[in-house]
Amino acid sequence: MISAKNIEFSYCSHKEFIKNLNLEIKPGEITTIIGPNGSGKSTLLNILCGINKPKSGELYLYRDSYKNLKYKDIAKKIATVHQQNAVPEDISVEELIAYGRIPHRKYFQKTNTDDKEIVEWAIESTNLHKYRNKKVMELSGGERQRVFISMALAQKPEVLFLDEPTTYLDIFHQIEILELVSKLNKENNITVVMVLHDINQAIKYSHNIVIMKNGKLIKEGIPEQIININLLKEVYKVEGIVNATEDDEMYFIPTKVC
Ligand SMILES: Nc1ncnc2c1ncn2[C@@H]1O[C@H](COP(=O)(O)OP(=O)(O)OP(=O)(O)O)[C@@H](O)[C@H]1O
Repeated sequence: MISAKNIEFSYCSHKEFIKNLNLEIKPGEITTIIGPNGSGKSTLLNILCGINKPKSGELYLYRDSYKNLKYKDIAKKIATVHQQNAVPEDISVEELIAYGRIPHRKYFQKTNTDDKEIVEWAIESTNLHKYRNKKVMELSGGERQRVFISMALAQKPEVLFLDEPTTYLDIFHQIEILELVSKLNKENNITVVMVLHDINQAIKYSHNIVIMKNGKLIKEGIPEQIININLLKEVYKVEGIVNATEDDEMYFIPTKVC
């Protein structure tokens, strides 16, 4: 669905940060990018969603090269929720979610019935009814994160990009967001690409994991097949235990740095 071929990317002209990166995002799957701080997770996410422009290589959305797609065409298929999202001070939850419809509207076109129905669907899917008239600025971090996901859903995207959607949230709200992501993937067949720090959450909620280190894609594949002690030691410099629950769910307990 999204293919990255021989991607090179740098923030400054004299030094490549990402070199020769190849990756295939499969439709209908949840792909999670993990890796240490500064390894290039957000950089890669922003390349894949079209924000960071590669210096060379090709990116395709299905068969279309990103180079041939207008910003609006990409925004009809791809929605992104960033780590930090700016919000106008007085905007209500419902008004912000309705912004998600903008890529689907023609210049000066007013909101139509379809737009209204989709905004209702986005509100319902994220369980935000009781907050719809509240100001976004007055919500807690977890509620606000759901509003941003809801706005992204109002874009009716095929692919949802989420950069560290659980950061700053307590464990209840982290799991709440990840279960919402999982539900959207299962029930609405939305392909998800996200960045997470928690290895166990990445294992549990992903079909596919991409591991970054120093701007390199170190390993990619099904969590249970690629995650092991040696790999985690090499990538994070942390020792620990990898085990499985009675239901055969893999988990990692870190023990010490090495
Ligand atoms: N806009 C930018 N301009 C210049 N350098 C940047 C920019 N954004 C990121 N970098 C650098 O690129 C490298 C990778 O950053 P990136 O944010 O992709 O890492 P990350 O793995 O997402 O990190 P973290 O886990 O800390 O969020 C870092 O060295 C960072 O300083």
